[in-house]
Amino acid sequence: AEPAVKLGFIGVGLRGQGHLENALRRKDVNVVAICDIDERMLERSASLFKKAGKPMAKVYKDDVNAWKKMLELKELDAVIIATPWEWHAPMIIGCLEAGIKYIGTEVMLGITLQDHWEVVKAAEHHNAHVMMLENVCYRRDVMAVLNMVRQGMFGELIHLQGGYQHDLRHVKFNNGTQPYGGGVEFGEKAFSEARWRTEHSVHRNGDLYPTHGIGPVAEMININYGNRFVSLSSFATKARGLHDYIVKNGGEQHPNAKVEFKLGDVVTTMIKCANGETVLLQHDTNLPRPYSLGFRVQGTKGIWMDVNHSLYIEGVSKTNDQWEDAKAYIDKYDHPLWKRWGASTEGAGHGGMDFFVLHAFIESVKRKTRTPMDVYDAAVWSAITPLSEQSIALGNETVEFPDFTNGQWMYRKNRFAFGDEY
Ligand SMILES: NC(=O)c1ccc[n+]([C@@H]2O[C@H](COP(=O)([O-])OP(=O)(O)OC[C@H]3O[C@@H](n4cnc5c(N)ncnc54)[C@H](O)[C@@H]3O)[C@@H](O)[C@H]2O)c1
Repeated sequence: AEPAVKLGFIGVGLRGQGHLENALRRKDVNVVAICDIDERMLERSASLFKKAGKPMAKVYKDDVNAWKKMLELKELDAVIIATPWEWHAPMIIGCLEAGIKYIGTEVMLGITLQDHWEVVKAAEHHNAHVMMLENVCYRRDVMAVLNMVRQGMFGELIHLQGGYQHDLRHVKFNNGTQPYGGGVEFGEKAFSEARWRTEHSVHRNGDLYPTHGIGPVAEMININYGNRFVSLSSFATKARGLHDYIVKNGGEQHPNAKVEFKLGDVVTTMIKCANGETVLLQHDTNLPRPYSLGFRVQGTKGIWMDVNHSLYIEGVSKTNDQWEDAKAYIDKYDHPLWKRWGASTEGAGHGGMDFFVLHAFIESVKRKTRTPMDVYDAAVWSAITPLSEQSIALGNETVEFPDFTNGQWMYRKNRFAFGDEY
């Protein structure tokens, strides 16, 4: 049998534990080291090792730099990073400098444009692979639509939409003991994401979380593979939702009722692509609303939207001018990856897509090959955040996208989800 991949984790909060649980299920992975600075998260992680019947990993926890000690371990084949956004770039670069050849990072490669450039340059310099663990690219309906796109069902693609439309008020605030709601604290008095993510809503105004929306869309129009994002402009509404939530749940007198949030409740971004498509992205996390990533894929022959689970394809849909339930198509064009591995996704988070994103990472490590999504994909998807902040700060000015591939986008070939292996 092939030797198991020796994996380390930096950050085993709620998301890291999700990946940890999936990694512990795999026979081809040994989790040898974990690092976190929150005892509660480390305890929860230890119980996952017990539950899986796997030997406990070595723990690094002394301070915010304990991960550097972990990287001194000579045996690590790969590292997964699931820490707050602001830590990703320094941790990725630290891993690269320590000689780690495969780094899987949770979403958002960095904060500033400079972060993104530095990570790209470091990955090139060390000839190593940085994959952003963008799981929505593996959503079953999204992959079926990708399959349809590649078979030309929608004709030539013209316009796409996506976004992050998710009421996060109970994620941005809690009572310090549970992850979701129960209080209006954030920062040091809070637990999990409310400890850090909310600060970004205080200080920043832009599309703070573009990758779940843009990743799947970028694969469909081959961004970095014969196509690229050329320019962007963003618009933000006023900010009311978070303040409203604090007053409603904590009262006017609660100290957090004085906090001024900079993040507009709905941020809308338009992107223009080199091959002539437009992409509309929305970030909408502060208001009451049901979850929806709001995908729309539209071409010269037809259109799919996820919010009404419907499509229309000229000459194929039976009734002119009328939406047709997409279900039969989603089933018929089920992606080969889902056909082969669907049963293995049992118990993996987010409807099974978390299985695939880890699977793709681990299989690439085992084969010592490129990851299906690479550092250029991670950089250009994440760079939407600083670019949208810039555009909004400049009064919605159109700003240019940097070309992280340095012209190679014209020649590179998409490697995402061809075939049924990983
Ligand atoms: N792809 C998805 O579906 C998805 C879902 C949830 C979260 N995420 C992403 O995962 C990442 C983590 O989010 P989360 O929900 O797990 O947040 P979390 O707050 O639950 O976990 C973050 C963990 O990082 C630890 N940490 C902070 N600084 C550290 C340091 N210097 N060294 C070691 N550990 C440190 C914290 O103690 C905490 O346990 C974020 O990038 C988030 O956007 C992605």
